[in-house]
Amino acid sequence: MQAERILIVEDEPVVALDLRQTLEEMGHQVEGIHSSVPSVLAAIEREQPSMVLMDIHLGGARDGVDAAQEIYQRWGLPVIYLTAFADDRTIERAAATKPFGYLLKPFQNKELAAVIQVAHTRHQTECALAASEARLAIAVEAAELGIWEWESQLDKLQGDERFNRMLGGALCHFHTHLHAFLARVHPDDRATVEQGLNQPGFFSCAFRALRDNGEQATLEMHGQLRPLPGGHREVIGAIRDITERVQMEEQLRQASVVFSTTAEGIMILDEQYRIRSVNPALSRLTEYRESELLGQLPDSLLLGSEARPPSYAAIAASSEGYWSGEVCARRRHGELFPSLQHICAVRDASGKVLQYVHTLADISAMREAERQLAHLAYHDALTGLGNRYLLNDTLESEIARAQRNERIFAVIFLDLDGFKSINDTVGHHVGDRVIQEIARRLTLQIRRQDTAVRLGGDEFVVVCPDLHHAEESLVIAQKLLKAMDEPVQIDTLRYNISVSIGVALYPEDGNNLNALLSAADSAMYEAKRQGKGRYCGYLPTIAARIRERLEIEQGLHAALAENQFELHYQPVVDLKRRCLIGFEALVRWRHPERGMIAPDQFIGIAEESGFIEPLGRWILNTAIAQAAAWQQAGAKGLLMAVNVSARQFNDEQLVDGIVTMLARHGLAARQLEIEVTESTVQEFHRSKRIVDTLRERGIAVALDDFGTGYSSLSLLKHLPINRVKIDRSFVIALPGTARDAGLISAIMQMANSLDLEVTAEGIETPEQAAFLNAVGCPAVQGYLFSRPAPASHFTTEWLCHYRESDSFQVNPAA
Ligand SMILES: Nc1nc2c(ncn2[C@@H]2O[C@@H]3COP(=O)(O)O[C@H]4[C@@H](O)[C@H](n5cnc6c(=O)[nH]c(N)nc65)O[C@@H]4COP(=O)(O)O[C@H]3[C@H]2O)c(=O)[nH]1
Repeated sequence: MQAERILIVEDEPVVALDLRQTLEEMGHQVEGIHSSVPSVLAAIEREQPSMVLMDIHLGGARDGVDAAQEIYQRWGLPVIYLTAFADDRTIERAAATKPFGYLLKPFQNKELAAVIQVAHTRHQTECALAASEARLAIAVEAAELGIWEWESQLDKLQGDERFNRMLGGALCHFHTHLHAFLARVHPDDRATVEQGLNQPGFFSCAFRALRDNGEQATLEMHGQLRPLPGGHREVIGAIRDITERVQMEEQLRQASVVFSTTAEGIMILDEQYRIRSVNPALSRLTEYRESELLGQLPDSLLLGSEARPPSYAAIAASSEGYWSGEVCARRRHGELFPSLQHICAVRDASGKVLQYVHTLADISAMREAERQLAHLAYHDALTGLGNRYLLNDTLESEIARAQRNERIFAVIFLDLDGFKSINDTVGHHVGDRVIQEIARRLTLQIRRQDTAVRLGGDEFVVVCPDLHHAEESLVIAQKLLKAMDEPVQIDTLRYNISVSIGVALYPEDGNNLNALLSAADSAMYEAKRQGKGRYCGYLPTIAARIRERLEIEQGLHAALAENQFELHYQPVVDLKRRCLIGFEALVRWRHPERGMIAPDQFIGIAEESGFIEPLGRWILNTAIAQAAAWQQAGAKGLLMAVNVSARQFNDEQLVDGIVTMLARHGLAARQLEIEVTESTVQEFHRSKRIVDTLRERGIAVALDDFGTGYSSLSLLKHLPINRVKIDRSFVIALPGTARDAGLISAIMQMANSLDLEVTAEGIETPEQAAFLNAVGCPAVQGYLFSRPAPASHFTTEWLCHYRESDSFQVNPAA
């Protein structure tokens, strides 16, 4: 028998002591004897007995039943009544306190021992049950389970509060009949639920049910059927609301389908920016296998060197936490492609970045489609040339560019002659092929920077930017005309096609789009009017100028071969001594039809076309030969100044060529002076090397047109030249204002201090000569003394006279 620690509540001391003795003899321990309710309650708190033996009749306001009630409620201790009362009222009150025993006095010790034994066992059972219930309650609570039971005999379905809540009811226990409950179950799931409720043993199923508010819930039901006597059944079970879980599972399933089937590449990166997961599309797009991507940094593998997204860290630190934009991506073998990328930082509840989701869509097809659309919008479908829109855009941008760079450009309008008759006689399909062939020929003729468009029908326009001079436009027009000479072969037939071409120039013929087009159009009509198959410029004067230039360029070779060039010589005079000191050689072209052509009209063209090289050699040779002839005729020591242009000057052969000529004709190097202009010697280092070589060979170098350029002074600093020739524009004004005079004086002073020779050009009046003499200018040339004239003009007598005389005052050629 288990020894109890017992508290005795008895107001009869003798009875109490007797009881104590009995209990102790039974082996129990008596913790105390109390005779009032407050005293026993205090003792329980203090002594913590395992059992109380309670008399009902106690002194005081409250009796033993009251005390037992409180003891059971507060501590759950087993209370055994020992009483002499057995009336119904007392027993009823005592029973309400769920006593562990009720012994009527007087009782046998054996009865007492049995009651104590039973009370002990019951108390143990109750304690174990309470603990088990507590554990179950915690499990039910943690699993958020609702509890329900159904009993078949009464058809009573009953659930707890949570069960009720799952179906959307108020906070009360759920009582209903099975059919009412099943009515809420989704028809498709009803059979499953019914089968569970009827099958013996444990069952579990999920089903959809309607809540009170009309929403659909998904519930998971577990239960166990217990057979009851009489063929009845009872099912007890638990139920859980899995609506959210099912929805999340559904979302996850969807996300997983999206992840694995979307065309967009997706990679998940860890916080160290290493790839942790990729979808099949990413492998497809980048041509990397999944295994090659996992663990890598996307930067090095998947991105081009340009147009990169911000760093992952920067995106995570940004207020949005994500970034999207167009980025150049790279495939496995290095191919770059445009991609739309989206990068998003994924954070935990505390805001810490856990992962990055980086998506990548290949938009090359889209860009290609855009490009094709743009091409279609700006190109002619039949020929592949540009269309009117492209022409407008091109003209607008070329006008802006030409304005900025002060350049000229041409708009060339072409219209096929008699095309309509081809269309009418052999049909449009042939016409179309003719147009295509014309377009092909156009494309072959134009330069890379030119734009050819078809305006529609048989009209074409070519825009030629960056022309150096207007003449180039006619060269192009002529080329285009020539390209159409060859008949167009379509199947077995050949068609002779000619075009009429109109040329307009920016800015001369128009400074806006419409003006230029209409000028080119008018010029084309003029070409038609003049007989078709030809080109016309818009402004007759410009056209004439252009044509003249072309004629000059084309006539230069014949001119040299046919001895049409000649040199004229202008005397250079010592102003103080009034005697001849030399000549400047000036070239002329005696044209068989146009008469005498001044050098200004052909030297520039010869320079641009490269013809200056043979012409320049001829000039140098002729001038040196002439100087040598005069020397031999008796006019000793005359200086021969010869102009040399830029291309000539930069020719590596120049110096050696001159030296050879001097030797051939027997002229001393000191008698030759090479005249260069500022523009000729722009490349300081190269020019200095050439000037140095000339000087080493004893040949003098003069800087012509001094003072007209921007860098005259810096040229003097860098180049070891001998002489400056003051430009005519300074002399014209003399003696003029104090400012004009001051300028010449300053040049003289500067020349003196740099030990430079000076020649002033273009002296036409005695006043100019007097002024220059007064400021100490040593040498002059100009109409006052002599116009340039052929060598024959300067006879031996003339030379000898003026070489020595001090009377060079008249203008012999005037
Ligand atoms: N109004 C006026 N003009 C005067 C007077 N005195 C001389 N002139 C003109 O001024 C020009 C002087 O030549 P430049 O400054 O070297 O300027 C030359 C030179 O730059 C170039 N040039 C002439 N001959 C040659 C040549 O053989 N080779 C090269 N490369 N250029 C040449 O052509 C330019 C023009 O030559 P030209 O027409 O011969 O014109 C010559 C000459 O006829 C005057 O008192 N009044």
